[in-house]
Amino acid sequence: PESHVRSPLGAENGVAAMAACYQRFDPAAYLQYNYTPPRADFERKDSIVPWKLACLHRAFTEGDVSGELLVDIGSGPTLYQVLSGCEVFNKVLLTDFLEVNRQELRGWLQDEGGCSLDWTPFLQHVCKLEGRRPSAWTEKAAKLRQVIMDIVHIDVHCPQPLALDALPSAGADCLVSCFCLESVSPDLAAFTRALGNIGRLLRPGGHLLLIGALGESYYFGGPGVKIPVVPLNEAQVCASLKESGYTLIRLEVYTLPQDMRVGVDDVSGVFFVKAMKE
Ligand SMILES: Nc1ncnc2c1ncn2[C@@H]1O[C@@H](CSCCNC[C@@H]2Cc3ccc([N+](=O)[O-])cc3CN2)[C@@H](O)[C@H]1O
Repeated sequence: PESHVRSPLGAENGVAAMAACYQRFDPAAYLQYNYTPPRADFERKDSIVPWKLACLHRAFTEGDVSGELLVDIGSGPTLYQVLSGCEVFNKVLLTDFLEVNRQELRGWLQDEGGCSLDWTPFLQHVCKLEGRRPSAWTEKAAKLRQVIMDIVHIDVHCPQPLALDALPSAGADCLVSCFCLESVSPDLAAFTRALGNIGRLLRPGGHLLLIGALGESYYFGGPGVKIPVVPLNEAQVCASLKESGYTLIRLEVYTLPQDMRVGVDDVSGVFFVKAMKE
């Protein structure tokens, strides 16, 4: 019967269904779920956000990453992913699929109190990682506001995820993407295709810094907004990177302690990948 035949439209239907889910995404709730204690607790060595910030700080400062333009793929309503990169690149492009998230980021950029989360502790923590006094967070905030050149729409399922005029022809020198691809892809094939799509934004020899969830099958993007996620394991992540034209430099894995499992998703671990576009 037809039900066994995966029509070519199958992929589009999965992506369309995913886009429909995202219409109910609630940035303020999402920030509350994932970017407040215990998951963002700077006093705890085993909290998730300090681990992510340490991975990004090391990746941006160990000497092989450089250039002009850093693009953050699927920024969501968060800024932590570019707090180290803003010291290395003089142009940062933030991107997201939803206007509500782009609006949230603009609210921070315009510094008129229009954003749902206070990023000060995140800025202070990264200053500490950089050996600066925590009070230098105001300089880091100013630096970030200075280098962010735009906040634009992106769709990682499009072969051309950004508008043509969003990037110089040479492409980006570095991409960072956190918890996006696996949360917007209906299955592993779509995840791998999306990796290839964003890879076309990156110059050969450029770096990809990818953070994502392991073993996650759903998360709440707001009260009652259950969003499906393609559950990944390390081997699948490595195979997808290889298949979409990247050379793996480093993979690090964080396993969630019990008290980091707070009911907002069924994540079992987090991966950090540093890779290079062939
Ligand atoms: N087609 C598309 N192209 C690009 N972006 C798109 C598209 N569709 C939606 N988007 C955009 O991508 C989205 C990014 S937020 C996705 C949330 N990821 C899962 C969530 C996050 C999270 C955070 C922290 C921790 N932890 O352990 O600390 C665990 C987890 C696991 N749960 C959202 O901004 C949407 O607006």
